[in-house]
Amino acid sequence: MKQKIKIIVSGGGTGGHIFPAISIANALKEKHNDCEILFVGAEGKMEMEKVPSAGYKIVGLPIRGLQRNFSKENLNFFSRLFKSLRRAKAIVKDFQPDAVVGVGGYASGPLLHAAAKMGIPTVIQEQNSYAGITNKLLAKKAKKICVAYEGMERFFPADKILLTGNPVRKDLINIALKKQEAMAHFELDPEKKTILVVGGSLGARTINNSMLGSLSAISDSEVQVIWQTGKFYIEKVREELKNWDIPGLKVFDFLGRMDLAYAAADMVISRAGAGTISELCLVEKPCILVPSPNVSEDHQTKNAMALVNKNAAIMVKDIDAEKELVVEALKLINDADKLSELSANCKALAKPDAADEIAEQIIALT
Ligand SMILES: CC(=O)N[C@H]1[C@@H](OP(=O)(O)OP(=O)(O)OC[C@H]2O[C@@H](n3ccc(=O)[nH]c3=O)[C@H](O)[C@@H]2O)O[C@H](CO)[C@@H](O)[C@@H]1O
Repeated sequence: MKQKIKIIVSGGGTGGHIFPAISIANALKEKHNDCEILFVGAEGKMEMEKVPSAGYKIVGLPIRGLQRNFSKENLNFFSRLFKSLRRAKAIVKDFQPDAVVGVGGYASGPLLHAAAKMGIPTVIQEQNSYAGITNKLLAKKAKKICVAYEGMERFFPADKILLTGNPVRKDLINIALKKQEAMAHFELDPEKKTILVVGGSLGARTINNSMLGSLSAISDSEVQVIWQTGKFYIEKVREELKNWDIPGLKVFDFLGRMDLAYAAADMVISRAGAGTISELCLVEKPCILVPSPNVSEDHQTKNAMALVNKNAAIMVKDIDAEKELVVEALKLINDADKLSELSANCKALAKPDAADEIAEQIIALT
């Protein structure tokens, strides 16, 4: 192991890629006194704001994804890709990293491709139970592939795979101790039951519509709700709520303190993003998962099924959510036996040391 090491962490696009990346960077810093880290993200994406606020330097590539439907943006896709490949090569040459980590999202592709071509060891962290095409291509040259689900040899060479779990933020450990602080933070009544509703880092239209369609049931119940709408939907939700007076319903576009949101909750309604699922297991919260149908290869259903098959979560399909979601949630929150059964089963799937294990693998390559 060298005395001073330099690592590039690349990827982003959504919280599901950014937060694991930050956890890996924090673990690298903890494990190696003299570790310089540079993030590489996609211009205009969430990482360009979240990474600096976590205290790390980031540079952006002009890369964008291909839109599934015909879109004018697709015309620029290849020119942006070539520019990004050139810039990735220049960044690697300039920074001279000892290893490069890709967490998925647009910037990982060009960066890992450039690094591998220059003989620098690369590591992939795949959060989902179903690998996308970019990671499958990058896997050929990667030294290690850190995964969160069993059975990933369907996508990657078996000898490179390590089942580490997804990196989760350290502040989610021991959240039971934060219950009182959480109730005060969200101005909630500690005597009442609380449901946390999250739609992934960007919010989820179906979950929001299901909530809006069930306001009278929520209002009639004794239940309190912390509801994260996502920034695209917050205005519409606030507008609709003007006609209602539900004091126990707290609405946010984004939750900066997920530790407190989980600590406050007796159960969670959520999309089935891989990072959220790993967190739910760690914080042992019973949940109803509504997988997004708008993601590649329907991977959120596969993420959700990994829990459902172990009786560690309930799933409501996106198409059924407006009719069934809140009904199911209000049933579950009053079923103490089912809540503790789900909680125990998801706890068994938690992998709290993922970030440390991944950091050790990266350091070992330097
Ligand atoms: C629409 C989409 O492409 N979703 C993908 C994206 O999900 P998405 O970005 O929603 O990611 P995840 O569910 O994996 O993680 C969300 C992260 O954001 C945090 N959070 C969320 C809401 C909030 O208000 N505050 C907050 O801090 C959560 O605590 C979690 O750490 O990446 C995941 C991981 O590759 C994939 O499995 C998802 O399919």
